[in-house]
Amino acid sequence: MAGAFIESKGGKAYPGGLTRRVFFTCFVAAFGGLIFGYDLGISGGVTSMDPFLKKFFPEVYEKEHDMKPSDNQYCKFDSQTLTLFTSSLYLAALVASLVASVVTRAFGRRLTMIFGGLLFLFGAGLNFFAAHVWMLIVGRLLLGFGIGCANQSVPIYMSEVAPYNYRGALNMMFQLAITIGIFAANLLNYLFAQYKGVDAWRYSLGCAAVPALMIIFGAFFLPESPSSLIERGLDEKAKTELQKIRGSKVDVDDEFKDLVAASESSKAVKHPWASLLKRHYRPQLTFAIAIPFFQQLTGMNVITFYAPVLFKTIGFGATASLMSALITGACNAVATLVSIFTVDKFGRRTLFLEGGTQMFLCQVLITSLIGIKFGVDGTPGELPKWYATIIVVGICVYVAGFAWSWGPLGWLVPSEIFPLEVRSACQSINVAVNMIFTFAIAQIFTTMLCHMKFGLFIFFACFVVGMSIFIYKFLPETKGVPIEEMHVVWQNHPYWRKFVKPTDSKPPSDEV
Ligand SMILES: OC[C@H]1O[C@](O)(CO)[C@@H](O)[C@@H]1O
Repeated sequence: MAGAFIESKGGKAYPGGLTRRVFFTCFVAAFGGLIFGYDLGISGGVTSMDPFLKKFFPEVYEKEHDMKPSDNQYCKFDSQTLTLFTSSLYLAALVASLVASVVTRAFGRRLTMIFGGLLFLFGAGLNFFAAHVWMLIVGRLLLGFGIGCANQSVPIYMSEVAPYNYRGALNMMFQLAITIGIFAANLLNYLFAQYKGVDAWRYSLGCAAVPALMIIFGAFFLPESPSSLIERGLDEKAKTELQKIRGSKVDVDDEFKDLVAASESSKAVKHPWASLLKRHYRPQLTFAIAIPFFQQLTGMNVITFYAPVLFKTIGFGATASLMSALITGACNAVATLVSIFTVDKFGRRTLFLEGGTQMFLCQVLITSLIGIKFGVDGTPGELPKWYATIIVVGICVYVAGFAWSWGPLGWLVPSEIFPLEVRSACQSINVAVNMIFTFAIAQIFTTMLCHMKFGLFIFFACFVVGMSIFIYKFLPETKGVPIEEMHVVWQNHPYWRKFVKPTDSKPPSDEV
């Protein structure tokens, strides 16, 4: 595949294909996604473990166990302290993502990854030895800081290193790693709960050290991205790196010149945050906010965080709940693979729209099934096996719809539409908005479930309709367009052409 030469929509084409070096570079960088995924997946299972609840949240444990079948089951786990355990991490990641923008610009993407991995390692250690709630929460905060750094640096790093015609597939390895992390967490929760008795939660939380070590060691061997080297004035080194990444026989002069030009004009922008408010960057700013907002409002994290709690709520036993979470976790990872193989062929818009339709239909199905069985008062009676199976299958098909659309595209699209001069700032906004809504959903889910009951899924279904219309009307196709040429896409779009004029292909300097 090396040496592939594909004409882009923007009119430019750079030689250089999927070399082994590019593949392994992106593969290692994707480890950053593992640490995020592990954390996303671990807390739901841990908070459904009785010994953990008894030790740290005895009031939730008592409430769950004092419940009579005639009580409202939707409110079984309604506790703000318990959800704070899950959500605190995302609050820390939010703060870290803002700081990390400065760090990635000044010290490069690679060092930011290593730093993030170290924080994550300390967090995992503190959680493993936790004897008090504060140790749990401080550990979660450290994990959050680590995740903020990784999520800031990894997606842009991957988009910068990848040849533009494979950018979609390679960048999506980040989301694939997230889903593998979630699945590994689900699996370990299940196994530890079976074999480690009262200390199962300790092992589950402590194993976060493994993905942390993987990214720390992996990042030591990663080359810095050529864009980042040029950004820091290391042009010679950048050219050598670009040559190595694209393959020794490839003529990289054209691409290198464009990277230098992009970096030169980006230096005219001294205040990327303030510049973002300029009319010229309206499409980027809009998508930096809308994409992560909508990604979270699909409702996916209700499943990621609370699948075991949700399954327990609707009458599954403890082991069956962890097992069902494992099944949905596996669907998530496998379906993400589908997007990797299709995104550069069918394009981003097709995946977004198909995934949205699929999620919507499943949400209506799940709402109806839970509503029919539980009514509004949440008293289930017997849940026949076939009925439970249909619910799990419905949830799996919903998860698959997310996994080949909003999941990976939520990282890919922002990382490829931000021009260099505002890339770090835009990515910070993207990660920060993602974390705000990840936090919000983690924090209020159990209360929402208690009050909105089965209507919870309809709430998210309404957003899925809104976001699909938004994509249809406003997102141009970015498949096969080099990042440096992306301005052409906006200039040709019926709506965004009002904001981005052909003369705007160079960034406006701060003085303008
Ligand atoms: O795979 C599901 C996971 O993917 C994310 O949306 C990140 O892209 C997480 O918020 C979610 O837990």
